[in-house]
Amino acid sequence: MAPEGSLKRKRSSQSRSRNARQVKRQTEEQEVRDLESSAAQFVVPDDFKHFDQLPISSRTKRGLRKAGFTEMTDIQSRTLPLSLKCKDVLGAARTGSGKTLSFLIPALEILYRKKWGSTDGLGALIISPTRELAIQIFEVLRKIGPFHTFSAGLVIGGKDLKQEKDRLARMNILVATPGRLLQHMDQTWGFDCSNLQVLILDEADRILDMGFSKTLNAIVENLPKSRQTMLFSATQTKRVKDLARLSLQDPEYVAVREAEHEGSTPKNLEQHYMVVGLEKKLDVLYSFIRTHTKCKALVFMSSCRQVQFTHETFCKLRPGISLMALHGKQKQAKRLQIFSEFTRTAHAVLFATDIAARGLDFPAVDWVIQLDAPEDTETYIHRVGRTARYNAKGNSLLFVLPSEEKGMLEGLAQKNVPVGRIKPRESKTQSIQDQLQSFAFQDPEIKYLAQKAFVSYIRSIFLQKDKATFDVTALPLEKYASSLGLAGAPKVKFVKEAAKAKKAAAYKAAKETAQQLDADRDEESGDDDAKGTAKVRTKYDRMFERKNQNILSEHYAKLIAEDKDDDEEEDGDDEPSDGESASDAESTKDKLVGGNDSDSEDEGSDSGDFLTLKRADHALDDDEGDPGKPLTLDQVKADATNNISKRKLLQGQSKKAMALAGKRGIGEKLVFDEDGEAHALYELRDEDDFKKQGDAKTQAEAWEMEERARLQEADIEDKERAREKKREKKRKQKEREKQMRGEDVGDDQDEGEDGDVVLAPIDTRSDGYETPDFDVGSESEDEDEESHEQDRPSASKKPKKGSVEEQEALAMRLLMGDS
Ligand SMILES: Nc1ncnc2c1ncn2[C@@H]1O[C@H](COP(=O)(O)OP(=O)(O)OP(=O)(O)O)[C@@H](O)[C@H]1O
Repeated sequence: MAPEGSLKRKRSSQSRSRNARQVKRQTEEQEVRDLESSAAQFVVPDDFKHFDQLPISSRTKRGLRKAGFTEMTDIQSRTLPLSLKCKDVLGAARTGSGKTLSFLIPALEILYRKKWGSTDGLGALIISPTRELAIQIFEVLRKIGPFHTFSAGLVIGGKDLKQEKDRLARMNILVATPGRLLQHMDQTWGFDCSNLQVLILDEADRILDMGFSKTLNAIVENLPKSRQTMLFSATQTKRVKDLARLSLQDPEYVAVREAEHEGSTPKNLEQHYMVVGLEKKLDVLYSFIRTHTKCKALVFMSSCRQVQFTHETFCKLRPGISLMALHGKQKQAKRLQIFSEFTRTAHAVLFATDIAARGLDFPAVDWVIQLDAPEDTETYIHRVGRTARYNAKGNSLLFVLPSEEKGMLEGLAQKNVPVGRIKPRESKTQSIQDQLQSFAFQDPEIKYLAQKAFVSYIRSIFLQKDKATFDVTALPLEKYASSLGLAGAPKVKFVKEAAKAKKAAAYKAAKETAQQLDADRDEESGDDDAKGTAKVRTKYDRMFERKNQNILSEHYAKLIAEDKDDDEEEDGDDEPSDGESASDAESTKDKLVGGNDSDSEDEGSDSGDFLTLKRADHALDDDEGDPGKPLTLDQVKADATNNISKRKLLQGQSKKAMALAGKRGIGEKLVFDEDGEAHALYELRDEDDFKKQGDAKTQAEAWEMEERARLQEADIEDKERAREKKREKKRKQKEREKQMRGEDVGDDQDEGEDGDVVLAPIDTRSDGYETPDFDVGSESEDEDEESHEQDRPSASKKPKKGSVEEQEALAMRLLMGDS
């Protein structure tokens, strides 16, 4: 039993701590009351720059201090006073400017002021486009919120769903990616969002870009309407504004860069670009890495396969710095491992897709290199934003192809992005093409990756929206394939399609211009009929133009010749005014064309030499309209001389050939009787004749006996031949061995059974590889072939002299006209 004194002391200490807790609670309640009014009436002071000046709880202030945050960034000082007043906010500020704290502080504060407890359910929801970004936000939340009592969780794809389900119902704050969040909303019993107070959408434009807009709509539908919403992004697109209109209520817009009249990229960032041919990109990148082994660099590429290929091959080349790869084809655990490794490492190069372009906060990145140009300026801004974060310095280097230079620079200039050109030093550029070729040759995996990298890069260019900047038809495919170590460019279907589409677009544009000119001219001349025709051309008009093209070509030639003559005359005129010559030319044309009855001809000639010249190509498909009639050889020849298509020519030729072949009976197997009469092979024999030769069963047995005897005979012959081959092989082997021992084989040859055999010298340089084209069957293959032959029925053998088969073969040769 405890002595009375100690019991008293214990009781008094318990009551002291109870009192202390009560005082604390009362103080906090008072703080909450004060905060509510102070936040609502908060007026931004003149020297407003410290977190301490904010109307926020002492718990949050302690957390911020502990994490090392004292002064606010611009976006923080401009949005926090608003969001703490419970206003909806649409915040835009350049990358690395501290947007994360701009939404985490109010999330904590709003719940604190509402005295949110463990039984109140989900109070704040933060949606991020990628898992990595979600993890990063969660880490910042952990840093600044340790003095709060809220429970917080991370809901991202790739983690254990069941584990998440169990904990979900207890969470007050969630950081989530859209897909997994909706999955829980649909499937997890007890996951209730009806009490939600704050919704935050970070990198809103990226969420939309990644095709999450439907998911996002579905999520928002599950949330209560009376809530505070904050939307943050480094770039403001129209779609973000649309989203803001739908999900924010009477929002405050805060765009830091617009107020400062700056670009969207960090102040401390030095931005460069280089014009590099596609086939040189890897060489230049490798040389860059070799000369920057004491820095931390992030290299962006357009596809997972390129990242894989470059990582694999560069690792083999050992450039003297640690290399890493981050892309969407990796498992979640691997992605996280790479993410934290690159965060920790001081010197490394990370090859990545745009998965790492937004929001990720790798510390102290010195260089951001964009090996493949970004799809638009927004992506450029996000990518370069991975360096020069907060107050740090950084550099960026953009590789552009000659065909991309103009479009890229224009886009950057529009967004006030200052970027200066630099040139790669030729003397320092090391070619790695030979090494890559040898990797691909030695390792089929590398070759496969190279092929995939090739195709995925081409596809990425093909899929770009900005077709003026990214022209897939302008890419040097063969050279690019060689630069990846491939022997030839893999076939890519859509390049052809793109080329066709480009041609068709050019044709259409030119045609429209021609029609417009035509219509304008008709309008000037007041020709109503012609006007109508220029606008509405029926299928029949077009058909008429086509069908008469060849007939009229002579006439067109004359027209053009006369036009030309006229032009020359005008040119030759001493002092013609421009107006005069033009009208003269037109009137001449009108007069000439007027001679034809057809309006379409009028259009054909008037729409200019362009259409006439192009006809040769574009008539092809149309002419398919009459496929039934084979062309005669004369027609084919005549058409060919009239600049007809190769395909049509071949079509005609093959039809002609078929007709000729039909006449000669090719394809029909014939047999000849004793009188030399030809019969179809499967001519039905007369039933009576058949019966005369005995009943069906006896005839079948006789036939079987005959066939068996033939097979046995053939079998003996085959076996003899195989033995002979074996003997021959052994003998050659012996001779080779002797030759290897340096003995004189000449004598042997003379002395041998087959004195006339000449041995081929053994090629010691051979690497055992033969290209398929020259893959001549080896002896053993012959032998194999031979031994298989033995198993086959004798019908597959060369017909014996005097047999029916030989006669058939002879007859066929005669029919074909072969000697
Ligand atoms: N007030 C501050 N004081 C000191 N450092 C800060 C402050 N605010 C943010 N930072 C630091 O600046 C870096 C960038 O912050 P943050 O990731 O929030 O930027 P961001 O605007 O969200 O960037 P992005 O648009 O790329 O996502 C982080 O390392 C963060 O710790």
